Amino acid sequence: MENQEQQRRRETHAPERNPNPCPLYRKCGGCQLQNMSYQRQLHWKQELVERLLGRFHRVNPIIGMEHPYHYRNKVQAAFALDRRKQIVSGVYQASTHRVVPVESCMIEDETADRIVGTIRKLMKDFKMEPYNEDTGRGLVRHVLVKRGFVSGQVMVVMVTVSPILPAKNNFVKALRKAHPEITTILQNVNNRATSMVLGESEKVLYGPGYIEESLCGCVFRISAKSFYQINPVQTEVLYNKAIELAGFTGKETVVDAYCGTGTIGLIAAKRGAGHVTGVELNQDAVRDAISNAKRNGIKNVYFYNADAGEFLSAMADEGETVDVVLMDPPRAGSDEQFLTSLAGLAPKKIVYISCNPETLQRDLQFLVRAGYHVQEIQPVDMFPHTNHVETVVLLSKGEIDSKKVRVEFSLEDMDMSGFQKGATYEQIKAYVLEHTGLKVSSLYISQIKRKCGLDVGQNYNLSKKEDAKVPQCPPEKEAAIMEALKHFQMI
Ligand SMILES: C[S@@+](CC[C@H](N)C(=O)[O-])C[C@H]1O[C@@H](n2cnc3c(N)ncnc32)[C@H](O)[C@@H]1O
Repeated sequence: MENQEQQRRRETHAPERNPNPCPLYRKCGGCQLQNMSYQRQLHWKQELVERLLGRFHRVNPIIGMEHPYHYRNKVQAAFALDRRKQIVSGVYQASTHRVVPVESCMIEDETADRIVGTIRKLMKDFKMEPYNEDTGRGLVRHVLVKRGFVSGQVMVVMVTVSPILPAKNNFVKALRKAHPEITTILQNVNNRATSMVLGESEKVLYGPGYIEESLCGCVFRISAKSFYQINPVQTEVLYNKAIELAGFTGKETVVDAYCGTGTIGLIAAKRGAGHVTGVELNQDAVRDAISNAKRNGIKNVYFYNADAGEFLSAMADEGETVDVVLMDPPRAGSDEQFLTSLAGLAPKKIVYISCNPETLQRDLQFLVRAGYHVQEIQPVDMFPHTNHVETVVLLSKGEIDSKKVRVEFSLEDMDMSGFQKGATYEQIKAYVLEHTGLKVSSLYISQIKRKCGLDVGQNYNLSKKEDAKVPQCPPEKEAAIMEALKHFQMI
């Protein structure tokens, strides 16, 4: 087998240029590395991860794709009228409202691209105009297509600015006739001035309103709004690696933080984790996660709709113990409350999956200072031709005991600029204790911060039973916390 040095040598001598780059590469801006050969791209990503994370541990050779094309299972098309008043569909040119017309894309699913092409023609037949953000005229903002690569199921979402879709039954009929592979069609209404594709309200026009897909031996429900990894082939590679790193023996209590539709947690629950608790902010994704658990007959798992930081903080306050934390935060990485509580909970292992090595570097620095050792770093190329790279990292607890970490762990010499402004939860607790003798929990602090309009995330809901109440901060503690917030000039 090729070792790291041999791979490095091969990639260093790999052809620099892609002989057949996408003709839209410069205009579209989606595939920043299209001008490089694929081997060269992998080398570029390896170097990036080594530069950012190499000081924590040796970085394993990146796992690339055998066929790095048409891997995107989700396609979002924007619509506009060109100079000849013809409907075009494609992507927005970076930082503009100009749509770059795309007939077929080298990384998008080909079936999805064909469906978008058909919709473009049907829009003309059904007199549906593309929405123009500058004039406020028109109807169709976007079309979103999701396809299950294994199941073959296809979802189409028509995103419109108004709830009225003319001749919708005939439109749905015509679309299904052209593409019998479509299993569900929805209309999503987005009438806000926003760069977000989907709006709040949603109507099912055909089928169940979701698709199902198989991954690592489990079946997952995917709804229009919930997050699902966009490269199913590499997702299997990534998750298999994450489960291998966690090294479950059948007894571990596990938290799957930022769990989305529950994918990693459910696979873990099926592959040797003793009990899994998933936590996720997006309500739709949690709903999907719960039905995914039922669909797969997995019983050793609970899902909660909550901010992951607040949830972990409350777990730490309640003295709960956790053996392994699997975490997969968004690009911004984790936040200070989450990491502080994670250090306090002191799981034996942390498996951190990240799509942004820069925020990963910041968060690893935090965890290393809290007494964790980085044991393995594995980059996986989930997004060929783009400058994004996914990385999975195993951290384990060193010799330092968790109580000591809680007392000695100082944030003062760290660059905290990536985290929230103002005092940390620990600083607020210490201030309140010193000035009033009262002990306050992170939960109470977050309640008062929210009352004062400070940023703490949303959707706090830690109850294990549906009707259980979240404890509310008593007035004397509220006054003490307010005093601390004033002292730290946060209000
Ligand atoms: C990179 S995705 C990972 C999802 C899931 N692990 C998967 O692979 O499908 C990040 C997820 O974190 C969720 N999220 C973002 N901020 C959060 C927060 N403060 N607390 C909990 N979940 C959050 C997002 O809704 C999204 O589902």
